[in-house]
Amino acid sequence: MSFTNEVLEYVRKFHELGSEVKKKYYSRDFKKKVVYISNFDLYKAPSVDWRDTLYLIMAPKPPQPEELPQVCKESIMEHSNQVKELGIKLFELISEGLGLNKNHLKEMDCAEGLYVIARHYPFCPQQNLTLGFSSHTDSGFLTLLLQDQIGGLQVLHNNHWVDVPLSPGALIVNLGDLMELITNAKFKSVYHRVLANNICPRISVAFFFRMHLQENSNSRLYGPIKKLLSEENPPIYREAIGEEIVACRYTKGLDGIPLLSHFKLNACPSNQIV
Ligand SMILES: O=C(O)CCC(=O)C(=O)O
Ligand SMILES: [Fe+2]
Repeated sequence: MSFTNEVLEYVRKFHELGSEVKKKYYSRDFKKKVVYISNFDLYKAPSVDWRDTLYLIMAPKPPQPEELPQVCKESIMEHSNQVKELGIKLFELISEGLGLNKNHLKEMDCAEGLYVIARHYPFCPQQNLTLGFSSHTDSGFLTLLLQDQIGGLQVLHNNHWVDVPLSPGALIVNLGDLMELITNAKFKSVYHRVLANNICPRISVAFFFRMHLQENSNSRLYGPIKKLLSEENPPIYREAIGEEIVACRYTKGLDGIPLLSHFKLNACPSNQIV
């Protein structure tokens, strides 16, 4: 079986387990390395998105094998290492694309943390009343996304929602808010959402790269990379510690206000997004 099918398969198997087995992982403590939850912003969102999520923090320090769900224990470590290698290659290429040294982004700890976020969008009887995942940008630097054959992922392009075509085995590359911040908006994070559907459950797996913030918290400052700035290209965003940027998403939820508007210089966080 291919890498992508294998990952989708054990994620599906996990979500199809009975709640008696899954409830052992229920938690709203995101410092844990293995967490099973519905919506991270359940108590803040105006309506509940129609999905369940298994979060695994696989780097820099993965969970002990006995902490991992039985269905993925055997292979998740190897798959995470493969994805990490691919992520590092992409960070090297992006660094070079920005005219920087190949290791620049890696040395900023952009690939230090790898979060595997395994989603299940159950059959939704009234799919016109909610979404699988409301409109949002990813808060990290880079996301590699794997989806099954059901569809429903859309990106916002020129103010229109456009379906992301299905391409079996493909990993979709998504740039996040931290990437936009450090590149001073040379690379933009993209709004995307997932429709709910009343035909069939859907599975996706997001491999999320960002600095790691647990235990000995990373208090490094992140702001536009100095080498990318000039008189014609002054900083758009202020510097902030990694923790402040990521915490902003968790404390505010998906409130329709662009996350980066909280870090804009000379601006107030007012631009509402669909
Ligand atoms: O399920 C999907 O296709 C998208 C998931 C997503 O946007 C995310 O995990 O941030
Ligand atoms: Fe996303």
